[in-house]
Amino acid sequence: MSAAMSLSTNPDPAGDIRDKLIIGLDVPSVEEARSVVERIGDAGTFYKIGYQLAYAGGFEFARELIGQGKKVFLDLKLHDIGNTVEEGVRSVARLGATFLTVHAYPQTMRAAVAGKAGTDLKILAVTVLTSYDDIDLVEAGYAPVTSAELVAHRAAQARDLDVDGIVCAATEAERVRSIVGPGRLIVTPGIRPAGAEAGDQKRIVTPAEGIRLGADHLVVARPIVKAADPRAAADAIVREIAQAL
Ligand SMILES: O=c1ccn([C@@H]2O[C@H](COP(=O)(O)O)[C@@H](O)[C@H]2O)c(=O)[nH]1
Repeated sequence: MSAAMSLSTNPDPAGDIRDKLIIGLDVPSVEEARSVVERIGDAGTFYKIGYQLAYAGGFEFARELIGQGKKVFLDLKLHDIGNTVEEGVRSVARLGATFLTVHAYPQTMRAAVAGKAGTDLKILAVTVLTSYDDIDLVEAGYAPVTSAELVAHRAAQARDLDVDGIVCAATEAERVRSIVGPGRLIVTPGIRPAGAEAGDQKRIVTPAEGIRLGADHLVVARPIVKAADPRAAADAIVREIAQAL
């Protein structure tokens, strides 16, 4: 039975498929986040909390979501001296989140791996933000390097430091998979359903392309949380994922 067929015929075969879609709760308050989650209902199983919500009560809301059986990705993109990162990760691990991001700098990744030891938290290393292109990297002070090369370099370092997964654009997912192998996660923001506005994202693909290129999870925020019908938007992406598997 194809994944697409099983999605439409079995009451909850889609649990695993739905987990492939991580919905970014980029909204200004817990009240709005709660309302979005309620509207999406069982179409959403995995939610991401980033800066906007985290600093507006998002940690408490993360506990609420986990209590409802949802998975939570804390997209905090930590980057500091090693001791601070290690202790910060130790605190985050107590919340019961599934994923936490750190920037893919070796000291930071090493500290994060030490901080989550003995817990179920998975650390994801953010390689090159999907809003960056090669010109942005030069502006940020990097010697001319393509985003694809820098992603590959950082993915290899993340693998060597035993980080659980990589955040990159899906355009780099095939190369990253060849570097990190099958045992590590590839999580890709910069996903836009056909016809959706790119906004500030520069390295984008559609949900189907993201899955075909080898992403384990797709991160989508604005195309869902700003949609007139967030549940329909999430469902359409899950269907597209199922068809691409
Ligand atoms: O490289 C990265 C790392 C993280 N993000 C985050 O993902 C979502 C994407 O939001 P959209 O509205 O779907 O563009 C957002 O929360 C980012 O902080 C990323 O885009 N790129």
